[in-house]
Amino acid sequence: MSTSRIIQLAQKISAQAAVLDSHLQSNGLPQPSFNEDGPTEAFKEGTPDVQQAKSDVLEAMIELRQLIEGPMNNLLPPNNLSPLVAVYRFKLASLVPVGSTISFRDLAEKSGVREHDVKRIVRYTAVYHRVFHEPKKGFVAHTAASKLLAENPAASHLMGLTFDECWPAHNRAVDAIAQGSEEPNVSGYALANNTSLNTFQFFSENPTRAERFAAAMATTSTASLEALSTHFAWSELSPNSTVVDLGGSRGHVSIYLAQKFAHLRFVVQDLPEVVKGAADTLPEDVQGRIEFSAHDMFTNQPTQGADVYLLRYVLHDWPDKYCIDVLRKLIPSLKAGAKVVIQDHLLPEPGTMTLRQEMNMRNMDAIMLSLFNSREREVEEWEELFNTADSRFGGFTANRIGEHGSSGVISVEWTP
Ligand SMILES: C[S@@+](CC[C@H](N)C(=O)[O-])C[C@H]1O[C@@H](n2cnc3c(N)ncnc32)[C@H](O)[C@@H]1O
Repeated sequence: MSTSRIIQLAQKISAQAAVLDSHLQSNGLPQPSFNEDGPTEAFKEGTPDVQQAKSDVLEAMIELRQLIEGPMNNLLPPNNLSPLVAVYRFKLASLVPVGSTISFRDLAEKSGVREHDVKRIVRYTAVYHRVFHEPKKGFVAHTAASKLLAENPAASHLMGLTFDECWPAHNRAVDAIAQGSEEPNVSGYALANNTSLNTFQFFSENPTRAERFAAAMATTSTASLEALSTHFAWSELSPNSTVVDLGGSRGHVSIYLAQKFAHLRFVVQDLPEVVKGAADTLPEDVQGRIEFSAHDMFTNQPTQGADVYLLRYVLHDWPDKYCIDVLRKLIPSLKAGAKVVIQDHLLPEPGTMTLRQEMNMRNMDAIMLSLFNSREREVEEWEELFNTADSRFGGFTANRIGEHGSSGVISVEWTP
């Protein structure tokens, strides 16, 4: 009798969990645990086979669960996350003492939330999310997750981004799709915020929300900087070459590259409120090689004759016709041989990545839809953007980062 799929999956989970366990035991590392003092990332360190084992266990668990629960559960996933939002909104985690307990009554008094609401929120998040537990009836203590929220600001930035910015936009994304518009101000985000502005214009008028958005983004976007530095031949550019970093925010990408490639100069361009004061925060070793310029990329490029125009995670925020406009606004300033370099997501062909990698990519694409009415693109779609913008963008190359890379570095050369 052949082994059934559910047994295959269970065997994979068992075998790969053993790899994880042996990694922890042989390195004297703590076991994963929901306890308050449990590790926040039990398998952070680890050889590629440990990372593979972690990925295999998680993927097999997803499939096994979906098979065993059956298709109705795929149609109706558990979707009431409001108790978790309440934990974030009323800062309940910061009111629970580390290493001790607090009664429902005191937690209610400190948070201003009715006692019976506090009780139901805590008891819901305890079972659904392992956020809080009740070691003694009526008393609340931390788990690893609630303590992480209490102590690590990045956790609350990411929850804020998810609950206050993304979810309301997801809720209205279908209404935006129904309008069939190619405009960035017809998005779930615009509908949810009752505005006719596009998301970046909305942020310009709401600096507190813009700051929180930027803080959450900063926790997610550093990983691929190293890849940008190795997937384009920066070292082959001649001394004093100029790189224009469009939508470069407050310069973190240019600072990283300037520190690695001391022969290059950078102009960081972004919206006025974004670049304001950024020059004052430059590290000493790059001062004099990085300048900031307030520039709207939908107007003609002011820096003439640069060697590279870089757009890192910028164009995925915009619908096609806006991307084409950005590329065309570069043309009057381009010298022959200038490069346009893009680092951005590259959507995979279905089934060519692992399940979780592909889930992440589809999730990112769905977020782009909700927030910006924009999209992630496949390699061919990136090429098509350049071809439509101008046939003189030549020598299109796209290098995926890593074997199953979810992002890539694309470059073209201006060939007038
Ligand atoms: C997703 S962030 C990418 C930031 C940075 N390039 C990175 O890789 O982390 C997109 C950036 O585009 C900027 N942006 C949006 N609209 C712009 C415009 N019209 N002109 C210039 N920059 C703009 C935003 O302010 C933001 O800094």
